[in-house]
Amino acid sequence: MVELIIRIQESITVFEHYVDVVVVAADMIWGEETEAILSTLVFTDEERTGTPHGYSLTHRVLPHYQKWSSLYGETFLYWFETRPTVCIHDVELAKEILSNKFGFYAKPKTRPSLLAMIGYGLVLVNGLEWVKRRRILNPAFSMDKLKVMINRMAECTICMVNEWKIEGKDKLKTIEMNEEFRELTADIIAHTAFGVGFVQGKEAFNAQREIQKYCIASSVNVFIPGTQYLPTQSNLYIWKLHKKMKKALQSIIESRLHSQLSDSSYGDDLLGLMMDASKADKGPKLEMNEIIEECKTFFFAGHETTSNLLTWTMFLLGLQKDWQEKLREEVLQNCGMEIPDADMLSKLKLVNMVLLEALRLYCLVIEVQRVASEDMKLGNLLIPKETNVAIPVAMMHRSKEYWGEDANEFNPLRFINGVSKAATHPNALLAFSMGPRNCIGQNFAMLEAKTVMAIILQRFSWTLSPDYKHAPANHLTLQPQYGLPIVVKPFNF
Ligand code: HEM
Repeated sequence: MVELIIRIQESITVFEHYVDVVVVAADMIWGEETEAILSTLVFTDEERTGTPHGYSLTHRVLPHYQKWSSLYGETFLYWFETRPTVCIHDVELAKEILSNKFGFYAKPKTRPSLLAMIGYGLVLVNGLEWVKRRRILNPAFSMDKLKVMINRMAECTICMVNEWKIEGKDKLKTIEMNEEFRELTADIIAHTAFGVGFVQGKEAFNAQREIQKYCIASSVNVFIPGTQYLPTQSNLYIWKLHKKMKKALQSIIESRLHSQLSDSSYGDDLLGLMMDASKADKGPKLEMNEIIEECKTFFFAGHETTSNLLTWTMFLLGLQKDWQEKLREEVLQNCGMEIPDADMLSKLKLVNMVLLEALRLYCLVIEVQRVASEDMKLGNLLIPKETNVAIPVAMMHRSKEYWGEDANEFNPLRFINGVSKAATHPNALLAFSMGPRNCIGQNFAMLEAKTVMAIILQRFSWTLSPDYKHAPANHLTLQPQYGLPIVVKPFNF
């Protein structure tokens, strides 16, 4: 306790120092100058033909952390809005935070616009509410269930690649892959989790996408609590979109209500499990409004991340032609031209290594945040209750301390002996986070990414288009700011 008081006093005495930091933050995050600098941080032609991923990602997506860690060391404290935030760069400390089983490091509060988009679902709920929902939803992601979904994932992918067919053997076609993958992964999650196609889910996806754009644009503004209730032009717009999304989701749920199976269950996909839980007499129960919130969560989390994993993988293989060739050989050896099944996918070791390397270099969730719900001791730090802790995963994934001198290079072979042996710390890869609140959809995402990559590798070779501009941007997940134009060349199929 005494130590804690001393610590708080220390905090107060160095408050002026923090104010300095906030000023740096204001300049670094919100300044027009920063905007101008960021917009010019696109790699030049020469750099693009070299190894753009060799350039630090941090200076584009976490420029303020880069600056502060060079000024104040790897662990530092800053204020964001009214809340103090400690930035933790050490994997062992990150593990301690993320593995806490008692909920002492909870999910922090979210801005209302983000809440409207992603829903108050599994990603954001805390405490017993989270325990209840995770228990209900876990069975939808068992390996047995996921294996059955591979066929559906493959069907959606084949529909997509059939559109890429070009008359004439040597013809080339340019495709904007980021948008293409966004539609594909939306189609896959709509089918596998909700039993509807992209077309039925489209209303909800489109409304969600519009709210996402607003969230990205407004994330640099300081949020004043209470303003979310004012009928401002932007609030009216968000409310309208939110209503539209809710209506679309309700209609998906209602059509399932009319299609109860003979065993009086609603099916064993994600939506079916949630609806069964809504009429459960015993065990955890879900209310209809909770189901709607979970639908929003899974519509978003279930496709946005995987589409960007596929995008960055295509990008890396577009640059590393030797790896593209090695992967194609592996796929043809294990799957031939057949639609891959679970057994075949499990043999695609090189594909798996490349996906892991893509997740490391272009980590999609660039930062994980928690808030201490009690006074906590963390290593030799004392974290007062209500303090945020930020884990800058994108920065840690490029740390030479954990990944060696080639931390900024593309080297999938580092994963040859598995994830835990790839770095100096077994938990250095935090792409799916870790501990009780790790990503529930990670096996789904990896199976989906392998299926899609296998089908593309069987049928096409590709290079980056000369129009590609290398500008990774954090739009809730890491994506190429100007898309990913790829030039594809079909094999005869
Ligand atoms: C490459 C793809 C994906 C990546 C990189 C990814 C990453 C993550 C990360 C880092 C977290 C933890 C966030 C935190 O601790 O604050 C998370 C949580 C979560 N993810 Fe994913 N995810 C991916 C795919 C998916 C898919 C396909 C789904 C659903 C089908 C999904 C659903 C969720 C949910 C519901 C949570 C919250 C889990 C909980 O708190 O219990 N994710 N994801």
